Amino acid sequence: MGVLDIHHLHKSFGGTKVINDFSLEVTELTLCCLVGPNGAGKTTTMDLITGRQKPTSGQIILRNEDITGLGEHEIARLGIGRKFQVPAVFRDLTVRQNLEVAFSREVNPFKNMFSMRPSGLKAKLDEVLSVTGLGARIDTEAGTLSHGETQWLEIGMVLMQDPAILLLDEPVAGMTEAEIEKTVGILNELKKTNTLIVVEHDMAFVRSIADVVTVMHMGSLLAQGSIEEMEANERVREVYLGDPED
Ligand SMILES: Nc1ncnc2c1ncn2[C@@H]1O[C@H](COP(=O)(O)OP(=O)(O)OP(=O)(O)O)[C@@H](O)[C@H]1O
Repeated sequence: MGVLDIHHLHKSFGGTKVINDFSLEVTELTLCCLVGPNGAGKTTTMDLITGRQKPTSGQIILRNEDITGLGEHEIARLGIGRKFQVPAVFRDLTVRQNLEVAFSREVNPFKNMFSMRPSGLKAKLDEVLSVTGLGARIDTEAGTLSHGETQWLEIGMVLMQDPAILLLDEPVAGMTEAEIEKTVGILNELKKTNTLIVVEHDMAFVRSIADVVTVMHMGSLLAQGSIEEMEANERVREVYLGDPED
């Protein structure tokens, strides 16, 4: 049994089947990259896992607990953390304040800032600053961070909540080569102690971080395995990778 087990998931919008009998098991301390052509159903799958959308049928199990159909906040509370592509940091707060706000999961950030510091905060803050490399930026207002730093802060904010599994939507979109390289380092460090699902189009990036690559096509699982296995798979090359030169 994995940290996350998806069984025979289906999702239709109106009469259109968008997710069609999709199953996936994500085992502890692995980084699973979810790839596939545009419209394959990757974002919808992430939305179903996080409760943003409700499945038409099927089951989603998080560490033995059936979370199918629960609300988004409840699922987040149970340990599914998600970083979206569009940053959602508090621009007027510093890096430290953003991380502190995320730690207590309180909806009102200002209530957190002036409340008693929960125990464990300092240790968690140090750990997250170390893995995201944001230590030198701790007192910087989030609104003045670079694009890459903002993305790392957001990953840090999700990590402050100690998720059982961390979901990342296209984490390197819009990043410079140097920022991508740093993100590769961050994720390779993170996967030693975390379980992750990453939706990504950049195959060079996928190659440098993935333990398992899951390929979706038309709402279904097309193939799953190592990056080498996926690159050698005829069907995957046909529907997604195209020329080996791509
Ligand atoms: N709310 C919705 N109502 C109707 N159709 C939708 C809705 N959300 C997604 N779809 C359709 O579901 C299909 C899968 O979309 P989804 O965004 O999950 O794909 P994706 O694999 O994430 O694609 P991309 O790589 O382009 O982000 C698409 O055909 C899309 O048009």
